[in-house]
Amino acid sequence: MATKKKLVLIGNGMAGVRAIEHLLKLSPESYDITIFGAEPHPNYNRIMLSSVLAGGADMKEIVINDWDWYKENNITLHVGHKITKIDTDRKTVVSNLGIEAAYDSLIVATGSNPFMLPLPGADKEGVIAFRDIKDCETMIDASKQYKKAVVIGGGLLGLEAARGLLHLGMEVNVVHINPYLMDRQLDEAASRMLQRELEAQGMQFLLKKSTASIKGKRRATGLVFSDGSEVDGDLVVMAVGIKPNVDLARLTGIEVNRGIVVNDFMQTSVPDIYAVGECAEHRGIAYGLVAPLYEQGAVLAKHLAGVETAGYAGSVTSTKLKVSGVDVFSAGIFVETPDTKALKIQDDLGGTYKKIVLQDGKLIGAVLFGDTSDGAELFSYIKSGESVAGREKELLLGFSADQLGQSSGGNSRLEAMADDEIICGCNGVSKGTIADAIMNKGCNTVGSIKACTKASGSCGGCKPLVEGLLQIYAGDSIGEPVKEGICGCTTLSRDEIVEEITRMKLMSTKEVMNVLGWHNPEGCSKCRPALNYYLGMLYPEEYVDEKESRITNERYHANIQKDGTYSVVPRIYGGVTSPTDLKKIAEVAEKFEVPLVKFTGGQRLDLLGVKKEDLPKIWEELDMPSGHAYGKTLRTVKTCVGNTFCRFGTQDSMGMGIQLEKAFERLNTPAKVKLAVSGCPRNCAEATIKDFGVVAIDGGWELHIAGNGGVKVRATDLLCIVKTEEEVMEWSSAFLQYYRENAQWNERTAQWVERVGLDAVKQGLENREDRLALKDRLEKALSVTTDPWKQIVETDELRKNFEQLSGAEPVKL
Ligand SMILES: Cc1cc2nc3c(=O)[nH]c(=O)nc-3n(C[C@H](O)[C@H](O)[C@H](O)COP(=O)(O)OP(=O)(O)OC[C@H]3O[C@@H](n4cnc5c(N)ncnc54)[C@H](O)[C@@H]3O)c2cc1C
Ligand SMILES: NC(=O)c1ccc[n+]([C@@H]2O[C@H](COP(=O)([O-])OP(=O)(O)OC[C@H]3O[C@@H](n4cnc5c(N)ncnc54)[C@H](O)[C@@H]3O)[C@@H](O)[C@H]2O)c1
Ligand code: SF4
Ligand code: FES
Repeated sequence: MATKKKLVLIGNGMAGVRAIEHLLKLSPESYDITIFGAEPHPNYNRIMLSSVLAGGADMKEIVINDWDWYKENNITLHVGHKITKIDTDRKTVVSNLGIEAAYDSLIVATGSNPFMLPLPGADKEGVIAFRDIKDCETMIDASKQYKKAVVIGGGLLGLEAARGLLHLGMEVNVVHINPYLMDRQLDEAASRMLQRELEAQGMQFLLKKSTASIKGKRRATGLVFSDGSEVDGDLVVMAVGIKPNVDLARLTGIEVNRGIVVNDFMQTSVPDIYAVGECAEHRGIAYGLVAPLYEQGAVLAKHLAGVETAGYAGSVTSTKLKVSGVDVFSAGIFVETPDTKALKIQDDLGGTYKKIVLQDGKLIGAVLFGDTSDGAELFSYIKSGESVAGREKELLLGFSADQLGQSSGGNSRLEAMADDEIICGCNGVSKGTIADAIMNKGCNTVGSIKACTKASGSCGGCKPLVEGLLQIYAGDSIGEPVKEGICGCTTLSRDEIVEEITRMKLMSTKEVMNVLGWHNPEGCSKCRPALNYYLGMLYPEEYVDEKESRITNERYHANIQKDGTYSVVPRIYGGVTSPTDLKKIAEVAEKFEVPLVKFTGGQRLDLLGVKKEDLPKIWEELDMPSGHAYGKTLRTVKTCVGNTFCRFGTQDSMGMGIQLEKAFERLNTPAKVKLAVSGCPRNCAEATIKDFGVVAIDGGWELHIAGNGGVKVRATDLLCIVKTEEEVMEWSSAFLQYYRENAQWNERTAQWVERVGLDAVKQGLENREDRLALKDRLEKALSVTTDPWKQIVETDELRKNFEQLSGAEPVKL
C-alpha cells in the first residue's frame, strides 16, 4: 500500500477546513491530515457570530464540524496551538506549545486580524474587536454590567455588532468616519434609508467623526473626537476593517504583499506551501467574504487531489447585511461612472430602493434596500456576465419565486445552472447538493433544506434561489414553509399574533410586545405599524390609535414630498367635481401660493409644495374631506362617465363609484386600496387593474378583485357577476372586510390573493350570511372613523398637538 503524504493545515477556520472537506470527498485516502488552530474550538461558522450576538442562534448551533468529525476522518487536531515557525528546509511546523509536525504539503489559512486603530487608550479594558467567540462572549458579559456601548466603524461588521448590542439591552452609538454608512457597499440613497431604519430600531449615529483617543482610567469610558466632542461608552468595539494575517508567512520568507501572494492554484512562492482564505492575495485581491474563499478551497482541494481544475480565476462578491428587520444587498460595481448606466427605483413610502448598474449591455452591479428578494438572481447575472440588453427594465422590476423556478419551457436560469454552481455563498452549498437533498433526502421546505445542507442558514440571501429549486425539484410535494416572524423582533407569524391578541384580549402595542415576548421591547418600524393596524382592525370601537406607531405620512395626514413639503388632496368622489369646489381649490392655491396644482391618476386635484405649517390653514379654508392620498386606506374610486353621457354605457358608473367612495372613505386597510367603476366592458376607468374593479355589463355588474397597476402590473381576477347596485355594495363591503381581517399589514390585495389563492377568497365570501356579517363588521369599523383634517381644524387641542408633532421627529419608514 502506498504511504500517505502528510498534509498540515495552519488555521482551523472556515476557508482551510472547507478545503479539507473537499479533499476528503475527492481523495479520502491520499493524505494524513494534521490541523493546528489557535482558537480553542472546533471549526465554527464565524459569520453566525452576529446571529449569536443578536439572539438568533446559540454557540452550539454555529459549529460546522464537531470534535467527532475530526476523529471520524482520522484528522489529528491541535486546538489552542498557534504555529510560530515553519521550517521550509526540514518541512516542519512548530506550535507555541512545542508540538512539531512534518509536512509534504502545507496549507496556510490564518485568516485576518481585525484592524485596531492605534489610538491613545486603545489598550484599556473594554476595548475589543468583533472577530471570534471570545469577543462575542466579552460583549455578552459587558452588557450584563454596563449600559453604554460605542462601535467604531459603520461597515457590515460594525452595524451587525451594534444590532447585537442593542439586542443585549445596551444603548449603542455607531461612530463612522465617512458621511454615510456602509460606504464600501452602498450608494448614498440606500445608505440614508438604512440609517433611518436603524435609527428607528434605536441605533444612534455619529457620522463624519474621527476618533482621537479613548477616555477612561483602567477601563474605557468613551471616545474623544478630533473636533473636541466626546461620546460615552463602557464598551468600545472596533470594526474598521481587517488585515490579512501574514506574520507567519512573512517570517518564513514566503512572498507577501497585502496578503500571501498565490497563483490560480493557491500556490505560494515556496514549493509545497499553499495559502487559502482571507490571508491569501490572488491577482491583487485579498477577499473578506466566505463565498470566494470557498471557491478557492474547492480549487485547492482539486489541485491536492490531482483532479484537473482550470484554477481559481477570482470572484465577484455580494454582501447582505445580517440585521433583522433590515434588508440590504449589494453586489459588484455599484458606483456610477461615465461608462456605466444606472437604473433606479426609490419608493420612500414603501421603504424600498433598487439600483442596477450596466455596462456594455451587461449587469455589473446592484444595490437593493427594503426588498432583497431579487438579490441572488441579479448576482447570478453579474457573475455570468451574459448580455441583458433589452431586458434592463425587467431586471429592475424584479422576479418572483415562480419565475425563478418556472420549469415550463426550460428557460429558467436556475434550471440552466450547472450542478456545481454555488447557490448559497455563505455556506458553499451547490445547486447539486440542494437538488439531491430535495430529490433523495425528502427535504420539501426551505427549513428542511437548511437543516440538511445549511443553505440559507446564514445571511439568508440565497433563500429565493432555494425556493426556486424547490419549485423545480419538489413540484407538488413542496411542504409548508417554515414559520418566520413578521419581523426580527418576534418569531410569531401574523396569524399567530392576531390569534393571541384576540385570545388574551391584548389592547396596546406595548402589551402585545411584552406579553408575546418580543426580542426587541420597543419593536421596530415593521412590527409597530402592523400591530397598530391589527389592534384597530380587531377592536374598532375600543382601541385608541397610536399615532406614534404610524408611518410618517399618516402622522401628518399628508404625503411628504422629496423637498420636505407636503401635498394636499381633497376628496373628489368618483372624480366628479363642481364649479364651486374648483373655485374654492383655485382660491386656496392662490392664497397660499401653492407652487403646483396637478390632476392625479385617480381623478382628483393635488396641491403640491405645501409647507407643513400651512397644512391646517389650507384644510380649514378648503373645508373639503381629506382624500387620504397618503394612507393605508381607500384612496380613490375612478369612474368613467357611464350611461349618463356615454352612448356605450349600460349602467350609471359615476353614481355607483360615488356611492362606493362615500361608503368606504376613511376605511383603514392593510395597504392602500383603489377602486374603479366602468360603465361598459370597454373599461375606460381601467377597473381591471384595481384592488376592486366594477365593470358594467348588460343587466348587471362584473366584480373584479386583486388588480394592481404599480411596479408589478397584475390584471384582476373575476370574483362574480351580480345584478343590482345593492349587491355590488354587499360584495364590495364583504370583500374589503375579508381582506382587512386576513391580509398581512402592508400586503396589497394582489399579493394577498396570490398568496392565499383566489379560491380561498371566493370560499370566504360565497355564503350570504358570512357576507352580511363581514359587511356589519365593516360598518362598525367605519362608524368610528372621522375626517382627520376636520377634527384637527376644529379641535384646539389637536391643532396644538399637530403643531407639536410638526416639530418632533417622525417615525421613519
Ligand atoms: C462577526 C462576523 C460576521 C461575518 N459575517 C459574514 C457574512 O455574513 N458573510 C461573509 O461572507 N463573511 C462574513 N464574515 C467574514 C468571514 O467570517 C470570513 O471571511 C471567514 O471567516 C474567513 O475565513 P478564513 O478561514 O480565511 O479565516 P478565519 O475564519 O478567521 O480562520 C482563521 C483561523 O486561523 C487561526 N490562526 C491564525 N493564525 C494561526 C496560527 N499561526 N496557528 C494556528 N492557527 C492560526 C485563527 O485563530 C482562526 O481560527 C464575518 C466575519 C465576522 C467576524
Ligand atoms: N454581512 C456580511 O457580509 C459581513 C458581516 C460582518 C463582517 N463581514 C466582513 O468582515 C470584514 C470586516 O468588516 P468591517 O465592517 O470591519 O470592514 P469594512 O472594511 O467593510 O468596513 C469598515 C468601515 O469602517 C469605516 N472606518 C474606517 N476607519 C474608521 C474610523 N477611524 N472611524 C470610524 N469608521 C471607520 C470605513 O469607512 C468602513 O466603512 C469585512 O471583510 C466584511 O466584509 C461581512
Ligand atoms: S367604459 Fe364604456 S361607458 Fe364608460 S366611458 Fe368607456 S365606453 Fe363609455
Ligand atoms: S448566501 Fe448567505 S445564507 Fe446562503
